[in-house]
Amino acid sequence: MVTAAIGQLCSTSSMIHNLSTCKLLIKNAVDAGAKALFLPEATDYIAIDAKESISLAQPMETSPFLLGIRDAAKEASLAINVGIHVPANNGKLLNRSCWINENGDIESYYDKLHLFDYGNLKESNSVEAGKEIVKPVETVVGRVGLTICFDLRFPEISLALKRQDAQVITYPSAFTVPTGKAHWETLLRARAIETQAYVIAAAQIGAHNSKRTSYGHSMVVDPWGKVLLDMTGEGSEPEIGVVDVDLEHRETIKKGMPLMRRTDVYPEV
Ligand SMILES: O=C(O)CNC(=O)[C@H](CS)NC(=O)CCC(=O)C(=O)O
Repeated sequence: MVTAAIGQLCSTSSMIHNLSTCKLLIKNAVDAGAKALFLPEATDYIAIDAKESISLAQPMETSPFLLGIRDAAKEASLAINVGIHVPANNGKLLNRSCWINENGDIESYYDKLHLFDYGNLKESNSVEAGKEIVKPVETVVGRVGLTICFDLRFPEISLALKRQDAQVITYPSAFTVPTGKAHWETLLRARAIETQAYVIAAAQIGAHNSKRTSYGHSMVVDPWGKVLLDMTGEGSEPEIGVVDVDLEHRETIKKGMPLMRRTDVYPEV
C-alpha cells in the first residue's frame, strides 16, 4: 500500500506563479505521507491563445519550471507526474506528461496523441501530436502508464497500456466544464474497469483567463471502478487529495475476473 497525492490547481500564464503553487502542493503531499504527487495537464502554464502558448514553451531539459519541480522532488524525495509544454521542431509545441522520480530525474515522458479541437479550443493550432504510446514506467506507486486528457476518449491507448501490465494509468487533464459534466466521470470509470488498473486524473480547475475555465473534479478510480476521490474544489483553490494505491487489491480483481481478449476475432491493440 502506497499513499499518492493528487494536486489540483488553476494554472495561469505565469510560470513563476504556477511553480510556487506547485511547491506548496509538494509540501502538502509530503506532510500527508505521499510517495508520489500527480499534477494536471499544462501545469507549467495555460495561455490565452495559441500564439502565447507557443511563445512560452521551454525545452524540457532547461525549463525553469521543470527544473524547479525536479529540485523540489529531489529535496522532498517525492515522485511527480506533471504536464508541461515543450517546443516541437516545426514551430508548434508538444503537450507532454513527464514522470520525475524521487531523485528528481526525468524517468519517462509521453506526448499527447489526440488533439482537442472542439468549440472555441483548437489545440492543433499550437500543438504537434505525439507519435507513440510509451511503455509503462516502474515507479514507487507501481507500473504507471502515461496518457493526457482528451486521450481519455480513446480506449486503444489504455488497452495497450493494460497489455503491458500497467497498474496505474494517469490522465492529467484540463477538461472543459460542459464536457466534464457530460463525460468525465463516466470515461474515467470505464477506463479503470476495462483495464483493471488504478486511474489517476489530476485536473485543472477554475478560470485561467478571460477565455478559459476548467472543470476540476480531479479523480481517482480503483480497478473495480470505485471512485476513491473526487475533488469538487470549492473556490478553485489549489489543494491536494490523498488516496492509498493497493496493488494487491488490483491483483485480486484481475484474478477474480480474467479479461481474456478474443484476438482471434478482433485485432490486438
Ligand atoms: O491548452 C493547453 O495549454 C493545455 N491543453 C488543454 O487544456 C487541452 C487542449 S485545449 N484540453 C483538452 O484536451 C480538454 C479535453 C476535454 O475537455 C474533453 O475531452 O472533453
